[in-house]
Amino acid sequence: MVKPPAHAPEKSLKVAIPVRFGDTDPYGVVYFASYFRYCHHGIEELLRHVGCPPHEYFRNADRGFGLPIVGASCDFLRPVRYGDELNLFVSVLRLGARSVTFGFHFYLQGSPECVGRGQASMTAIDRTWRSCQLPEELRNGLEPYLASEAVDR
Ligand SMILES: CC(C)(COP(=O)(O)OP(=O)(O)OC[C@H]1O[C@@H](n2cnc3c(N)ncnc32)[C@H](O)[C@@H]1OP(=O)(O)O)[C@@H](O)C(=O)NCCC(=O)NCCSC(=O)c1cc(O)c2ccccc2c1O
Repeated sequence: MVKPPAHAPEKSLKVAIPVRFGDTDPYGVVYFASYFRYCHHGIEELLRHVGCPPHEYFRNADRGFGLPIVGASCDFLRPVRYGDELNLFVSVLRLGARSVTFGFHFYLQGSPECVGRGQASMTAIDRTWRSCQLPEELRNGLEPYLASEAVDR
């Protein structure tokens, strides 16, 4: 964990996001859907960081569970442009019995001003697409990134 800017959660993972050609609208401003891609990239990086690499973890047929996104939102506070470099701070806002809600704060590199923020929730499902308990190793890995001490089991 690194020390985040003043109003980002204390317990977060910093992920560098270069704004690419193809992320923006015709005016060169980052398109809203791109932020959701960045958010999912942040989730993947956090999972990798806590020992659940998504390219293996999401495709583990033996374990038989999935983690679909069930809700997501973003606020876009300042325009960000092609060529900008963002720092994304990923945290855990809520760790439920069957779901986890991630928090996202975006900053331009070298600036303390938050340019965007959001959240997304993933629910654990079994092979029959019914919600089930979050896998223990995922819960244990994510707990240190929880913004508050509240954990539901
Ligand atoms: C997933 C569902 C089957 C859940 O339905 P259910 O009726 O069981 O939901 P409950 O109301 O009982 O809640 C269970 C659990 O989830 C939390 N929750 C539910 N809705 C929300 C919400 N909108 N926001 C936040 N949290 C929510 C609820 O609080 C409970 O948690 P607790 O911890 O409190 O117990 C059903 O919702 C469903 O089928 N939804 C459709 C999902 C979908 O199609 N999503 C589209 C995108 S899929 C996607 O993006 C995706 C991303 C990934 O990274 C994946 C990784 C790995 C596998 C798949 C992925 C994936 O598909």
